Formats: sequence, structure tokens, C-alpha cells
Amino acid sequence: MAPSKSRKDKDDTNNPDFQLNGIGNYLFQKTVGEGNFAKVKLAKHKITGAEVAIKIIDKTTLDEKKLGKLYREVRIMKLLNHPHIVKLYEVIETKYTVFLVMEYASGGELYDYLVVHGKMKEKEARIKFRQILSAVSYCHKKRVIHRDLKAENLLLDSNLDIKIADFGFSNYYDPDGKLDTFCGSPPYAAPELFQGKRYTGPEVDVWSLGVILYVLTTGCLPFDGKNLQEMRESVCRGKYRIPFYLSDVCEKLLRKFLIRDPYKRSNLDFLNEDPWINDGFTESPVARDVSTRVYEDDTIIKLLETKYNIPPESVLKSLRENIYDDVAAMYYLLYYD
Ligand SMILES: CC1(C)C(=O)N([C@H]2C=Cc3c(O)cccc32)c2nc(Nc3ccccc3)ncc21
Repeated sequence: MAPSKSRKDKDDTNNPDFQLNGIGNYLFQKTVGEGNFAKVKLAKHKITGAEVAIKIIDKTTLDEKKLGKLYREVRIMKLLNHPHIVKLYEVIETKYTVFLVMEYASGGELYDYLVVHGKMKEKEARIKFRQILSAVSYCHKKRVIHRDLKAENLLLDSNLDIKIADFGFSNYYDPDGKLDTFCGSPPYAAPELFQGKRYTGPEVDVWSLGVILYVLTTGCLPFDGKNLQEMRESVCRGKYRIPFYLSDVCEKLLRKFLIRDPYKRSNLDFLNEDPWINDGFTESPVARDVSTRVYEDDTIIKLLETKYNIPPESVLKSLRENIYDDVAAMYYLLYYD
């Protein structure tokens, strides 16, 4: 941590970038979130007026290992392009700071939504849960696991649709390999993580999804404890109360997620025929790849050229070469507007 100055203000760092009122084509508006290495500000794109959220990471506070994790998070965010995952628009890096310009989810955390509105009816929970499953299944197909799925990381946009955020704990996984980093938040962590066992990857997200389904439909956590030891015992015992109002099909679905044996709780394919998941829908949320949104949309490229004098070839170059620069950001901001 950079030596703190005598001033007691929030920006307790020597990093000059933290005193800015904007960066690139963006003007900061207000702080939306604050962590120990990063700050997230709501910002406005000067040219299109679009609202974005900019995650500002102070590199001077990161050691080699944490810096490596940051660049891995950015690489993974660049890979992901799904309607229910927060979109990365632009990456701006200075000597001291990384600015991740991302989609702003104006509805805030699903966690806060549940605190305010209480548990969801199964019909509403199904819609939200299908969105979450579609996004997580998309990640798993790209060999990416999130590892910190929880109600606090599930954001809502202005239509109250799900936007999965915070891939800070995410990683690639090898279907034949093993990972051993204990990640995530205890109430959502799979038993094998508490037991320090190595794991493949998707199965730890599958457990967290079971906890999320329980939280959506009951407004409570299935496993709880007043300290980590009690929490661990509760999770490893794997017993949780089923409220009377929960439907049989929902109870059966919970049982498919909250299986203590990681080898039985393998991946999300079991959802294709699940009656609760597919009630009222013709297609499973994990069936096919709904995610790749159409890119190189001619109308947007034309608009960028006529209204903003951006040559089409430079837009296509940035999009095709996965360069998250100001040109790509213009395209995304107009495309998602
Ligand atoms: C850039 C990105 C993805 C991000 O890192 N955060 C932070 C910041 C606060 C926070 C949180 O409270 C939970 C998860 C992620 C985050 C974002 N927060 C939002 N909206 C929001 C709006 C009102 C309250 C909370 C979040 N949109 C996009 C992001």
C-alpha cells in the first residue's frame, strides 16, 4: 500500500490518477463502489452521452501476484460477450492505473433487491435464474469459471435483467485438470472447498447456483452459522430447510444443485430436461449458444462514419482484433444503446 498522506480523505494513495474528474472520453459522475484496490465510478461518455461504470484499479497498491490476477480478469472479460454478463467496453491503462470501462447496471445488486422486495415468487425467480444459468453455462463452455457467484455479484440493469459482475476470482479451467484455490464467499462455497480438496471447476459454480436458487425463492441462505466453523459444518452436513411454500419441482431442482459429492454435481447439462427450469419455456437456458451477439452491424458502422467521422476499417480492425480502444467503445455504446 502506498504510504498514506496526512490528509484523511478517501483517496488514500499517491496515485495522481485518483484525483482526476475523468479519463479518455469519459467524465466521472459519482462513486458507485469502493474496494481496497479498486474504485468504481459512474461516468458519462462525452460523445454519445452513454452511461458507463469505470472500475479504477490503483496499480501502485498491487504486488506482482495481484497484478497478474488483474490482467487475467481483463483477459477473461475480453473473452465474454453475453447479454447477462457485464460488458467490457474499453481498457485504458496509465503508468499507475488501469481503467476498465464497463456496462453500468443501474438496478444495483440483486442482494439489495431481495432485501427490499423479499423472496421472489417462483415465476419471477425462474426468469432471473434462467438468465443466470445462461450466462454461467456460456462461461463454462468457454472454459471459464466465476468462483464467486453470489447475490451481491448479480447486478440488475434498468429492465431488472441480470448482469453478472466481478470476475475478480474467475479463472480458466481444464476439464481434466484440478484447481486448488479456495475462492468465493463462505455461504455460497461448495463443501469440497471447505475441506481443502482440489476441484475441476464448473462444479463449484454449480453449488453456488444452488445457493442462489434457494436465496431467490426463500430470501434466506440455506447454510448459515455465526462463524466460519459453524458455516463449514452446516455446508458439509448439507442439510437445509425447505419452506412449506416451495413447490415439489423446485425442491427437486435444489437437490440437483446442492449435492455434496462434487463428482455427482458435475455440470449444468442436467438442466435441459428439468421441469421447474423449463416450465412455461420451450427451450432450456443452457441449450445453445444464445450469447454471441451480432457484431459488425452495418448501421452502427455507417453511423460511426457519417456522424463521428470514424472510418469503417478502423472499427472493424478494433472489433476483429479484440482491441478494447475508444473506437470499439463507441461501437459498443451505440450498439447496446
Ligand atoms: C463495473 C462494474 C461491473 C463493477 O465492478 N461494479 C461494482 C460497483 C459496485 C458493485 C457492487 O455493489 C456489486 C458488484 C459489483 C459492483 C458495478 N456496479 C454497477 N452498478 C451498480 C449500481 C448500483 C449499486 C451497485 C452497483 N454496474 C457495473 C459495475
